[in-house]
Amino acid sequence: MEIDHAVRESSDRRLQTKYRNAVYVIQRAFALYEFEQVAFSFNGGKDSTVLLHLLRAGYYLHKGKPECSNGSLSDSVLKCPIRTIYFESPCAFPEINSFTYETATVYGLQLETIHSDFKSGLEALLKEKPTKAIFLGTRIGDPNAVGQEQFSPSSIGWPPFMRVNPILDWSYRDVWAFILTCKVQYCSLYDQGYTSIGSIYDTVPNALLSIADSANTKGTFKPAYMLSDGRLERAGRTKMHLKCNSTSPNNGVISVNSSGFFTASIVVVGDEILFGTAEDKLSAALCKKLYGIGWQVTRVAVVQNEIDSVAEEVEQRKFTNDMVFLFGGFGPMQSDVSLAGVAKAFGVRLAPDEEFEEYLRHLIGKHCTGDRNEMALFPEGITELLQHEKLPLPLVKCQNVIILAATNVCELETQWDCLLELPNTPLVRLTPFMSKHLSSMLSDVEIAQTISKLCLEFPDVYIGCQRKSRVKPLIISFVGKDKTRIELAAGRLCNSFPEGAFSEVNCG
Ligand SMILES: Cc1cc2nc3c(=O)[nH]c(=O)nc-3n(C[C@H](O)[C@H](O)[C@H](O)COP(=O)(O)O)c2cc1C
Ligand SMILES: Nc1ncnc2c1ncn2[C@@H]1O[C@H](COP(=O)(O)OP(=O)(O)OP(=O)(O)O)[C@@H](O)[C@H]1O
Ligand SMILES: [Mg+2]
Repeated sequence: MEIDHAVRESSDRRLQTKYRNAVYVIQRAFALYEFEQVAFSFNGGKDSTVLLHLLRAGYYLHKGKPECSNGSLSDSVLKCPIRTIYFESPCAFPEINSFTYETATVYGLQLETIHSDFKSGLEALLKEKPTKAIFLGTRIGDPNAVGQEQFSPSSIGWPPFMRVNPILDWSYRDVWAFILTCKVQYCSLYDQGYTSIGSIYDTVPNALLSIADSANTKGTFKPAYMLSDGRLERAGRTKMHLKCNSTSPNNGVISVNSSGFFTASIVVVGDEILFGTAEDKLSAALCKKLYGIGWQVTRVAVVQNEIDSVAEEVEQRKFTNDMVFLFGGFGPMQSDVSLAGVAKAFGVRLAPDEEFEEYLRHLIGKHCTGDRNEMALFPEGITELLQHEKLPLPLVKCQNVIILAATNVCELETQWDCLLELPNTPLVRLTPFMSKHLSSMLSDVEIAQTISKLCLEFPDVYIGCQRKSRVKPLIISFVGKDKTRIELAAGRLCNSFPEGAFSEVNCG
């Protein structure tokens, strides 16, 4: 059969292994379930296109059809009459729709088009026709792949069936190696710079494939297979849905909270800081940066270099904050527990990233010891590596947790600038905060009641007092996003006391 033949004839050992394993999974599924009780979830995307051809190969190997000597079967095109479900949506790209229909015809797929959402569509499907297993083109790294294996029962709350994921462990590069080696047709959008395709509303060509040429006024892009770092395949999927009343920021989707700003927390991993032998200057610098783009920092925590301490803190903060920033404990040392802590917080394991491992081997060559580079282990299925030309190594992002590798303020500044420049930066710039500071020689007791009242009256303005020393003046700060409200609150305070009791100061 032409697919089997092409892979075997290629010199790509890695592709051959991935292919053999995937076809093995498919053949076991065909042996386990009746052919009429399995379905293929096909949507014309690259991953499901790969799966289609693997299914064709698996089906014919399963059926044991005789091959001709030239490696092709006697049929002109090898058909695979598998039940195929396509959730058709009005938000799909027309190119995806037409490719799905054309491909189904070419390969004799028994197409069943569903017009409702996944869950209710599957409920209706299972009622209508017994369906024990569904093949999916899910790959590790897809947001919904977390915790899945090659055979994974559907989740609780979903109708019961087995999800079969033959290409779960395939990388972006493996997918394109297969498509190009086997010379199979794929949706034309991939030739226009799209690297992962969702709906027309959330997908654009991947900016990393943009052809940097002053004459390129039409904004043309290189084809998807030219993307050198597969971890950035979803860079064209706009992730920042600014959703009010979103339930949780857990999928890396940021929601504007009721007060109209994003919140962040900072976790510093460092026994040295807790011993008092080192000082934490990084979180102070990061607070300033976040404040500068209108984000509110709600907590800074210093935890021990210990997996459980990191996991506990991250687990709580990732729910309560839009973003969590982590410093320290990142590297090859035994005390570098940050990634393990993050993995534990998300309930996933640390898994090797083959592409990154290869990249590191290239970068640090002979210094890399052992079979497996510890620096290439990442929380499985939730890790995105944020690359920037100014960074020697990418920053690690696990859903809404970013691990910053800075060891001093200067490095932090570089990393921060790179984060802001990313095409899909998670750091949305909001209306910046403004502040006004008043100085007074009044005592805390004299001023306390008025301040309490003002806090109730101006919940949208932060009003706080501090002193540099007991004998120095009291500084009252008003911080918020609405200048008029800040002025009003400050004016109200001044008017409550004799003239001249306050003077404005600059607190840089
Ligand atoms: C055939 C099929 C089965 C699915 N089964 C499950 C499931 O068991 N549990 C679940 O949480 N999501 C399930 N999903 C939904 C997917 O996890 C995911 O939300 C969907 O593919 C959309 O991915 P996207 O948000 O990246 O576009 C299923 C989807 C399909 C097409
Ligand atoms: N609308 C749909 N109809 C049927 N199956 C779908 C649909 N959307 C997703 N799937 C299934 O989920 C799998 C994963 O979707 P995903 O979008 O990650 O991959 P893809 O569409 O094949 O490729 P790409 O990542 O380039 O978009 C698909 O391979 C397919 O099996
Ligand atoms: Mg897709």
